[in-house]
Amino acid sequence: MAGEWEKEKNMEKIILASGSPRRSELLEQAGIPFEVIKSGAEEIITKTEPGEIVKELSFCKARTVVEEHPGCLVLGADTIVVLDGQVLGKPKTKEHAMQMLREMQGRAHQVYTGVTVIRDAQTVCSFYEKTEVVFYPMTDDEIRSYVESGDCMDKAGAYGIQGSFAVYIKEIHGDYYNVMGLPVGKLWQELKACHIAE
Ligand SMILES: Cc1cn([C@H]2C[C@H](O)[C@@H](COP(=O)(O)OP(=O)(O)OP(=O)(O)O)O2)c(=O)[nH]c1=O
Repeated sequence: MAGEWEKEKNMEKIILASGSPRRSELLEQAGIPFEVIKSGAEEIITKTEPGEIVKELSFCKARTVVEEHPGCLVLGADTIVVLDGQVLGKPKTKEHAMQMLREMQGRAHQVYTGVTVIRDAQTVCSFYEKTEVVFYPMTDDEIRSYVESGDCMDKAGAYGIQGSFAVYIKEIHGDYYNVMGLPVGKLWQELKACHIAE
Protein backbone atom coordinates (compact mmCIF):
# COMPACT_ATOMS: atom_id res chain seq x y z
CA MET A 1 0.00 0.00 0.00
CA ALA A 2 2.70 2.43 1.04
CA GLY A 3 4.40 1.73 -2.30
CA GLU A 4 1.55 3.41 -4.17
CA TRP A 5 2.29 6.65 -2.34
CA GLU A 6 6.04 6.38 -2.72
CA LYS A 7 5.78 6.13 -6.51
CA GLU A 8 7.04 9.03 -8.56
CA LYS A 9 4.28 11.15 -10.03
CA ASN A 10 3.67 10.58 -13.72
CA MET A 11 4.75 13.94 -15.07
CA GLU A 12 7.53 15.72 -16.90
CA LYS A 13 10.77 16.07 -14.96
CA ILE A 14 11.36 19.50 -13.47
CA ILE A 15 14.74 21.20 -13.17
CA LEU A 16 15.06 22.54 -9.61
CA ALA A 17 17.13 25.72 -9.89
CA SER A 18 18.08 25.62 -6.22
CA GLY A 19 20.93 24.36 -4.11
CA SER A 20 18.67 24.12 -1.05
CA PRO A 21 18.78 20.55 0.32
CA ARG A 22 15.34 21.18 1.91
CA ARG A 23 13.73 21.88 -1.46
CA SER A 24 15.21 18.69 -2.92
CA GLU A 25 14.00 16.74 0.10
CA LEU A 26 10.45 18.10 -0.26
CA LEU A 27 10.19 17.41 -4.01
CA GLU A 28 11.55 13.93 -3.37
CA GLN A 29 9.04 13.39 -0.57
CA ALA A 30 6.19 14.54 -2.82
CA GLY A 31 7.30 12.18 -5.61
CA ILE A 32 7.73 15.02 -8.09
CA PRO A 33 10.45 13.98 -10.59
CA PHE A 34 13.31 16.48 -10.71
CA GLU A 35 17.00 17.12 -11.13
CA VAL A 36 19.00 19.90 -9.51
CA ILE A 37 20.81 22.54 -11.54
CA LYS A 38 21.82 25.28 -9.13
CA SER A 39 21.28 28.84 -10.25
CA GLY A 40 24.06 31.38 -9.93
CA ALA A 41 21.57 34.24 -10.22
CA GLU A 42 22.42 37.55 -8.66
CA GLU A 43 19.64 38.40 -6.18
CA ILE A 44 18.52 41.87 -7.25
CA ILE A 45 15.37 43.20 -5.57
CA THR A 46 13.28 45.91 -7.23
CA LYS A 47 9.98 45.23 -5.40
CA THR A 48 8.93 46.36 -1.92
CA GLU A 49 6.05 44.03 -0.97
CA PRO A 50 7.37 40.73 0.52
CA GLY A 51 5.23 38.45 -1.69
CA GLU A 52 6.42 40.32 -4.80
CA ILE A 53 10.06 40.19 -3.61
CA VAL A 54 10.08 36.39 -3.27
CA LYS A 55 8.29 35.97 -6.60
CA GLU A 56 10.84 38.22 -8.27
CA LEU A 57 13.81 36.37 -6.73
CA SER A 58 12.34 32.96 -7.60
CA PHE A 59 11.91 34.16 -11.18
CA CYS A 60 15.55 35.38 -11.36
CA LYS A 61 16.80 31.98 -10.16
CA ALA A 62 14.66 30.08 -12.67
CA ARG A 63 15.53 32.41 -15.57
CA THR A 64 19.31 31.95 -15.32
CA VAL A 65 18.88 28.16 -15.56
CA VAL A 66 16.24 28.20 -18.32
CA GLU A 67 18.62 30.16 -20.56
CA GLU A 68 20.98 27.15 -20.54
CA HIS A 69 18.17 24.57 -20.83
CA PRO A 70 15.73 25.57 -23.56
CA GLY A 71 12.45 23.66 -23.64
CA CYS A 72 12.80 22.41 -20.04
CA LEU A 73 10.50 23.14 -17.10
CA VAL A 74 12.53 25.07 -14.52
CA LEU A 75 11.51 25.85 -10.94
CA GLY A 76 13.04 28.65 -8.86
CA ALA A 77 12.15 29.43 -5.23
CA ASP A 78 13.07 31.97 -2.60
CA THR A 79 12.30 32.24 1.11
CA ILE A 80 12.47 35.30 3.35
CA VAL A 81 11.36 36.11 6.89
CA VAL A 82 9.51 39.36 7.59
CA LEU A 83 9.48 40.89 11.06
CA ASP A 84 7.41 44.05 11.60
CA GLY A 85 7.69 44.80 7.89
CA GLN A 86 11.47 44.34 7.83
CA VAL A 87 12.91 41.66 5.52
CA LEU A 88 15.34 39.20 7.11
CA GLY A 89 17.38 36.99 4.80
CA LYS A 90 20.15 34.63 5.83
CA PRO A 91 22.44 35.78 8.66
CA LYS A 92 25.84 37.07 7.56
CA THR A 93 27.63 36.20 10.81
CA LYS A 94 26.82 34.41 14.08
CA GLU A 95 26.36 37.80 15.76
CA HIS A 96 23.88 38.74 13.06
CA ALA A 97 22.02 35.44 13.64
CA MET A 98 21.82 36.16 17.38
CA GLN A 99 20.51 39.65 16.72
CA MET A 100 17.77 38.29 14.41
CA LEU A 101 16.66 35.63 16.89
CA ARG A 102 16.61 38.16 19.74
CA GLU A 103 14.47 40.53 17.67
CA MET A 104 12.02 37.73 16.87
CA GLN A 105 11.30 37.10 20.58
CA GLY A 106 7.81 37.94 21.86
CA ARG A 107 6.26 38.71 18.46
CA ALA A 108 4.99 36.86 15.43
CA HIS A 109 6.89 36.91 12.15
CA GLN A 110 5.91 35.88 8.63
CA VAL A 111 7.74 33.48 6.33
CA TYR A 112 7.25 34.05 2.60
CA THR A 113 8.29 31.61 -0.10
CA GLY A 114 7.94 32.55 -3.76
CA VAL A 115 7.91 29.92 -6.49
CA THR A 116 8.22 30.41 -10.26
CA VAL A 117 8.04 27.69 -12.88
CA ILE A 118 9.06 28.70 -16.40
CA ARG A 119 9.67 27.14 -19.77
CA ASP A 120 11.63 29.24 -22.27
CA ALA A 121 10.07 32.73 -22.16
CA GLN A 122 6.75 31.45 -20.82
CA THR A 123 5.86 31.66 -17.11
CA VAL A 124 3.95 28.46 -16.29
CA CYS A 125 3.12 29.61 -12.75
CA SER A 126 4.34 32.15 -10.23
CA PHE A 127 2.97 32.46 -6.70
CA TYR A 128 3.89 32.92 -3.07
CA GLU A 129 2.74 31.47 0.21
CA LYS A 130 2.83 33.13 3.62
CA THR A 131 3.06 31.37 7.00
CA GLU A 132 3.01 33.04 10.41
CA VAL A 133 5.29 31.66 13.13
CA VAL A 134 5.58 32.45 16.86
CA PHE A 135 8.49 31.25 19.04
CA TYR A 136 8.46 30.29 22.69
CA PRO A 137 10.57 32.71 24.72
CA MET A 138 14.29 31.86 24.55
CA THR A 139 17.00 32.85 27.00
CA ASP A 140 20.13 34.45 25.61
CA ASP A 141 22.04 31.26 26.48
CA GLU A 142 19.55 29.19 24.45
CA ILE A 143 19.91 31.56 21.48
CA ARG A 144 23.71 31.42 21.71
CA SER A 145 23.79 27.66 22.01
CA TYR A 146 21.51 27.24 18.96
CA VAL A 147 23.56 29.70 16.90
CA GLU A 148 26.79 27.92 17.93
CA SER A 149 25.35 24.68 16.52
CA GLY A 150 25.68 26.30 13.07
CA ASP A 151 22.22 25.10 11.95
CA CYS A 152 21.04 28.66 11.37
CA MET A 153 23.64 29.99 8.96
CA ASP A 154 22.13 28.87 5.64
CA LYS A 155 18.55 29.71 6.60
CA ALA A 156 16.39 32.80 6.23
CA GLY A 157 15.61 34.29 9.65
CA ALA A 158 18.47 32.28 11.22
CA TYR A 159 16.45 29.23 12.20
CA GLY A 160 15.32 25.91 10.76
CA ILE A 161 11.84 24.80 11.80
CA GLN A 162 12.66 21.24 10.73
CA GLY A 163 15.73 20.76 12.95
CA SER A 164 16.66 21.12 16.63
CA PHE A 165 14.97 24.54 16.67
CA ALA A 166 11.61 22.70 16.65
CA VAL A 167 11.51 22.88 20.47
CA TYR A 168 11.07 26.67 20.27
CA ILE A 169 8.12 26.68 17.85
CA LYS A 170 4.98 27.77 19.73
CA GLU A 171 2.57 28.54 16.91
CA ILE A 172 2.44 28.14 13.18
CA HIS A 173 -0.40 29.47 11.05
CA GLY A 174 -0.26 28.18 7.49
CA ASP A 175 1.83 25.69 5.55
CA TYR A 176 4.77 24.14 7.46
CA TYR A 177 6.52 23.17 4.21
CA ASN A 178 6.42 26.80 3.13
CA VAL A 179 8.61 27.65 6.15
CA MET A 180 11.03 24.87 5.14
CA GLY A 181 11.42 26.52 1.73
CA LEU A 182 8.86 25.00 -0.63
CA PRO A 183 5.04 24.99 -0.34
CA VAL A 184 4.63 21.63 -2.09
CA GLY A 185 0.84 21.49 -1.64
CA LYS A 186 0.26 24.80 -3.42
CA LEU A 187 2.88 23.86 -6.03
CA TRP A 188 1.05 20.61 -6.77
CA GLN A 189 -2.27 22.45 -7.15
CA GLU A 190 -0.66 24.94 -9.54
CA LEU A 191 0.99 22.19 -11.62
CA LYS A 192 -2.38 20.45 -11.93
CA ALA A 193 -4.16 23.69 -12.84
CA CYS A 194 -1.78 24.24 -15.77
CA HIS A 195 -1.91 20.55 -16.78
CA ILE A 196 1.76 19.82 -16.08
CA ALA A 197 0.59 17.24 -13.53
CA GLU A 198 -2.60 15.21 -13.37
C1 LIG B 1 12.75 29.86 7.97
C2 LIG B 1 13.45 28.65 7.39
C3 LIG B 1 14.22 28.74 6.24
N1 LIG B 1 14.85 27.64 5.74
C4 LIG B 1 15.69 27.71 4.52
C5 LIG B 1 14.96 27.44 3.21
C6 LIG B 1 15.93 28.01 2.19
O1 LIG B 1 16.83 26.96 1.79
C7 LIG B 1 16.70 29.09 2.96
C8 LIG B 1 16.43 30.48 2.42
O2 LIG B 1 17.34 30.79 1.41
P1 LIG B 1 16.99 30.93 -0.12
O3 LIG B 1 17.80 32.07 -0.65
O4 LIG B 1 15.51 30.97 -0.34
O5 LIG B 1 17.49 29.56 -0.78
P2 LIG B 1 18.92 28.88 -0.75
O6 LIG B 1 20.03 29.91 -0.76
O7 LIG B 1 18.95 27.87 0.36
O8 LIG B 1 18.95 28.07 -2.11
P3 LIG B 1 18.89 28.66 -3.64
O9 LIG B 1 19.13 30.15 -3.62
O10 LIG B 1 19.94 27.90 -4.38
O11 LIG B 1 17.49 28.34 -4.11
O12 LIG B 1 16.26 29.01 4.32
C9 LIG B 1 14.72 26.40 6.36
O13 LIG B 1 15.31 25.41 5.91
N2 LIG B 1 13.93 26.30 7.48
C10 LIG B 1 13.30 27.36 8.04
O14 LIG B 1 12.59 27.19 9.07
